[in-house]
Amino acid sequence: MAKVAIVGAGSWGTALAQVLAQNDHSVALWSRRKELAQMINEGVNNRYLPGIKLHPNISASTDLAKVLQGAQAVVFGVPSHGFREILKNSLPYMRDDTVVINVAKGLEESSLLRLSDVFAQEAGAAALGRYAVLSGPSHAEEVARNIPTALVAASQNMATAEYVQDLFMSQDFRVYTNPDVIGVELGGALKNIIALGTGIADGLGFGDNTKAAMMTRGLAEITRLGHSMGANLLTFAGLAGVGDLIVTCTSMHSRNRRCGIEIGKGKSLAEAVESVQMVVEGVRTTKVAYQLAKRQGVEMPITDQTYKVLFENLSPREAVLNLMGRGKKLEVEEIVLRQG
Ligand SMILES: NC(=O)C1=CN([C@@H]2O[C@H](COP(=O)(O)OP(=O)(O)OC[C@H]3O[C@@H](n4cnc5c(N)ncnc54)[C@H](OP(=O)(O)O)[C@@H]3O)[C@@H](O)[C@H]2O)C=CC1
Ligand SMILES: O=C(CO)COP(=O)(O)O
Repeated sequence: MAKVAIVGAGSWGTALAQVLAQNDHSVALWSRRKELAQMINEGVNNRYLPGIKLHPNISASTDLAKVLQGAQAVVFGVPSHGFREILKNSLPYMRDDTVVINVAKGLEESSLLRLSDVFAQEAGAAALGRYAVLSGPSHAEEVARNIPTALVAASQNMATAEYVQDLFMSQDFRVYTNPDVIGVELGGALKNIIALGTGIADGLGFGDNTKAAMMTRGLAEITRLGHSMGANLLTFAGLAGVGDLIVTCTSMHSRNRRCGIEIGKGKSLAEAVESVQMVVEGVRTTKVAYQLAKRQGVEMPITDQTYKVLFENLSPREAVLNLMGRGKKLEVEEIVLRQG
């Protein structure tokens, strides 16, 4: 039995607390709001996971030092935009050998960095050996109901990835390992852009053909950017790549997809985000990926059009026309052709 701290008591932090508690670990959750911590201590998180009775091994507090004290592993479950600050605030209370598990799916907007790079800047590059990212197709609402789910834990240190695998693995929660941190981080972050895009197409009233086309060509551009940044191509054929793309683009649990649907139906970005009531990571990630694509010199047409709809008032219908009207292409990716 390990003592695990989870920083962030939203949907995902709370669902992962359930998984760990059911594995007999003692779990301390940090919430920035007193009323949420109190509700969790009463056995429910009705704000983020209504209807789920929380395991008695879970406690919550707004006192970060108290939550982190003696933790062998710390899970960061706050949205990407809050990661650097909460990490900085947490590091003084963490031991030098604490395993750090990030579950946020995003990139840092100001620096365009992956979150493991943010971690290395704040904790030192040597600490990356005890850092892992846990990602894959996993809606909190289903994990909290013990619906069978498979994920991937990636770390540059396989012993750390295997530690995370052992910590979380249960009959309902299967964890694979992967040394490709870059690919797993990018797969988890970039699929949210494609989910926004497929949501917009759904909101416009298009059909399954459109969705399949967006997902397939979306995966092509995710892979293209990932390859240019050093990821293993095969990671995008795995749980953090196509797996998460499928679940996010097809499920009504997805906040990114739901936000896209509202935009496709005519809401403004602000109105659509407001209607979701939870974090919509893909909005910021679209901005970051738009800039990364330019920096890396790779084509990301779906990201490009999604960016223009979100931030430049392009109408969703015109965006579709732009995508459909692009020049003729060979399907097989040039990255594969170049490699022979
Ligand atoms: N939900 C899911 O199914 C999954 C989510 N993820 C990822 O996990 C991360 C967290 O998402 P999720 O739990 O769903 O989000 P939610 O919107 O459900 O909850 C977000 C939580 O983070 C807190 N929070 C928001 N901003 C900050 C900040 N700047 N500093 C500290 N705390 C903050 C919120 O606090 P408050 O309540 O006070 O606003 C809330 O407790 C995201 O990156 C998401 O992509 C990954 C896999 C599955
Ligand atoms: O990452 C997720 C499922 O794997 C959750 O996606 P949303 O943030 O779109 O709800």
